[in-house]
Amino acid sequence: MPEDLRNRVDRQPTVAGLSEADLLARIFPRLRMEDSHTINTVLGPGDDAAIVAAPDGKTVISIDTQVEDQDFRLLWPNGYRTTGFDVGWKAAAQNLSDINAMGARATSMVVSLTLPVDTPVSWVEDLADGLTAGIRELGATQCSVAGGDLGRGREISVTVAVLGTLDGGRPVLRSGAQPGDILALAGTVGHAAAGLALLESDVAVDTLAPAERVFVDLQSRPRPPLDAGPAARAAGATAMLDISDGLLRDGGRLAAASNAGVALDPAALARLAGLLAPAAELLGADAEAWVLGGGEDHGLLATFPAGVQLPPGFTAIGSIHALGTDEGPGVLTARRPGDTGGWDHFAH
Ligand SMILES: Nc1ncnc2c1ncn2[C@@H]1O[C@H](COP(=O)(O)OP(=O)(O)OP(=O)(O)O)[C@@H](O)[C@H]1O
Ligand SMILES: Cc1ncc(C[n+]2csc(CCOP(=O)(O)O)c2C)c(N)n1
Ligand SMILES: [Mg+2]
Repeated sequence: MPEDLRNRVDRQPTVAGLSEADLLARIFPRLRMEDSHTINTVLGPGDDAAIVAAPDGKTVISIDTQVEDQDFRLLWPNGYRTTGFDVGWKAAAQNLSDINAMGARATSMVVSLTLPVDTPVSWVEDLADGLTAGIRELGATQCSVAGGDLGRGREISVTVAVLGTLDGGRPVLRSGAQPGDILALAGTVGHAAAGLALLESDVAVDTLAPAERVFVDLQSRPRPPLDAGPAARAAGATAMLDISDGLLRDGGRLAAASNAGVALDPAALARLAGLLAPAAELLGADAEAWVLGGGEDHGLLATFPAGVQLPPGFTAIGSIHALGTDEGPGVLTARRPGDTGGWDHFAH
């Protein structure tokens, strides 16, 4: 990465020469949250380890990493510059989403930053702001950052681990879908993929209309529906996961874990694809391929017994069926465009 890309505006001060303590002193104040958010944090940043309450004696835990040029670009082909705020927000969102997908609520996070020496200090401060803004604005009302780690490396890498609680309830696993269940979606699908396609295009970001720009914003700062996970659990969801790698790929995971068939409703797919029309028309792209193959929106895919009233935010997009004699677990869709396999870090 050329130096002037990272240290982009007027040779801002970089992390080079700062001691770890100096940098932490810039970050800590930005991680502070209101009391309601720190209710589960017994001991926050500053010691060798943090201490977090496990209200019901069990801890839900997950971890996710973003790496420069794999998960974001500092400068995209369309001219958009990814801010520290974006990366911090996305780190919060993708981790909170995995807790949501279990039907749980987040209690705390730890964050590990690997930074090249030419990273501006302001970019790192911005990241801390994005992380806390994501937690707050996405509605993780009892979650705060309890600690982390700093290190130096060739490219930016941000890892967040998140802890959560089921409040004494049962988790919603991928494996519980039953024949006859309704398949339902909360949140969006394909919007982040449309945003990625716009970012990777040569259509200058400054020329995008608001109806197109929203997709770039959603790729940069996803908005997982955090109320929907616990609501699905309370409504009796039989299986659930978040869509991070694409509806076909993640739907296939639910099907495999449940040893069942998933059938997607063509009318629902057409409706979801219709929402992507502004970006699809601009790029001459296949909106349904984004719906089937696009990850990173972090919507929830859940199954409910037929007859259950779907909780707020969920709409039916298909159903679960028992496997036929020659049928393996998987996703049936009327149309399967060529490139909708979804995201795989190593196959791409
Ligand atoms: N390096 C690893 N060591 C042990 N377990 C892993 C490792 N990587 C992934 N897993 C486990 O494999 C499962 C699938 O991981 P994956 O990261 O694909 O989760 P996901 O929720 O499907 O996707 P996302 O990364 O978007 O959260 C998870 O249960 C995860 O804990
Ligand atoms: C530069 C760049 N290239 C490609 C992508 C797309 N992308 C990266 S990770 C992922 C799935 C979720 O990952 P994980 O399972 O690790 O959460 C997707 C769809 C991107 N965001 N930036
Ligand atoms: Mg997940």
